[in-house]
Amino acid sequence: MSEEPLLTVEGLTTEFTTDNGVLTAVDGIDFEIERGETLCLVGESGSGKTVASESITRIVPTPPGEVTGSVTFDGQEIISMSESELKEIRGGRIAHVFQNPQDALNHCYTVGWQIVEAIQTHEPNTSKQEARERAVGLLNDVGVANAAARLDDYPHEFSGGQKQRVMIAMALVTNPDLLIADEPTTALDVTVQAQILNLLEELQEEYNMSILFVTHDLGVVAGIADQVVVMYAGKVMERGGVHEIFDEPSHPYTRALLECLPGKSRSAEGIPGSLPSPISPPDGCRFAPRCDYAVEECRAGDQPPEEPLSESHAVSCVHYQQGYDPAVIREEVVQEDGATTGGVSSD
Ligand SMILES: Nc1ncnc2c1ncn2[C@@H]1O[C@H](COP(=O)(O)OP(=O)(O)OP(=O)(O)O)[C@@H](O)[C@H]1O
Ligand code: NI
Repeated sequence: MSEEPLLTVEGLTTEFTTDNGVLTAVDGIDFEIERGETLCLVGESGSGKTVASESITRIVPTPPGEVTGSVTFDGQEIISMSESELKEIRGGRIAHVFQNPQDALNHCYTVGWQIVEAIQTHEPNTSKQEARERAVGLLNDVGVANAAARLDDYPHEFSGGQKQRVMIAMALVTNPDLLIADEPTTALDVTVQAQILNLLEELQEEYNMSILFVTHDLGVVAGIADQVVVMYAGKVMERGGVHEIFDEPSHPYTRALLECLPGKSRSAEGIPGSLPSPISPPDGCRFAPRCDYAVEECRAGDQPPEEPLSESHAVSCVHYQQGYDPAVIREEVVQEDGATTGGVSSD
């Protein structure tokens, strides 16, 4: 028997009114997150990943932002909720972790004070002593050594990685069903980044959470995702299970992103060209102006409908429609031993 997804996002659209016109940062995207799963939103800077993730709990600045579409969380439609109803869920059953822990921690108070405050805000009947004990437990869970003693330290006495651990501990105070983590490791060095990703995976099991993980780094996606949604210029280009995305990348944009990974053909220069203006995006596929495979049909109408490749894999690209041949994109790579693969060439 299949359970309902924890989160269902349909037609999510976020528009900002700017001096230059209406800027559509997220343009009608859909995705679902199953219980206990990690979904990664990935795409270049400016694709709309942060706005999409913040639109779920409506923490985008409004005005100028306007969020429309439907977000169903555990059976409840939350987009149309009043601010006070949504507040119960936000920072409760849905928790956020952001890129820069120093911005989110108050440097005037000890870390323990801040966790205790978060616990008592969530559960006002908890005594200070109980809250302190829970805070120690949480710091232990997130791998802060010597937790009891560190409670009375100030944020500046923690390293960047430890601060992010503290932020994760604060997010866990409410035992959330969904953790939304926006580039939580981008500010950290590579070793610490890997430790935090491991920690999130451990905590996911322990706390039985779903995770929406936002990153521009496909390398990180490979380590943590179950499902992947590839975004470009406010639209979904491709979606699939993590193996489908890495083993059978199908949209030229996904393939170009993979070629930018370290050691691949475009690792030095990135994808040539830049994102279109979100105020006046091009007709057709948003990626067509930068796509090596674009034909006339790619430049007309709307973003192509998603063509299913498997039950979980779909691609928004003209070349997968009837009457076209996707082989132009997925040219087979002949390996030295004569075997062929549909993967991305690494030369
Ligand atoms: N408050 C705002 N007002 C107007 N435009 C905004 C606002 N916030 C974001 N945008 C615009 O929305 C688009 C998407 O931005 P977003 O921050 O979601 O991108 P991103 O994919 O998260 O990029 P990055 O990897 O750099 O974090 C960008 O064009 C950005 O300039
Ligand atoms: Ni972002």
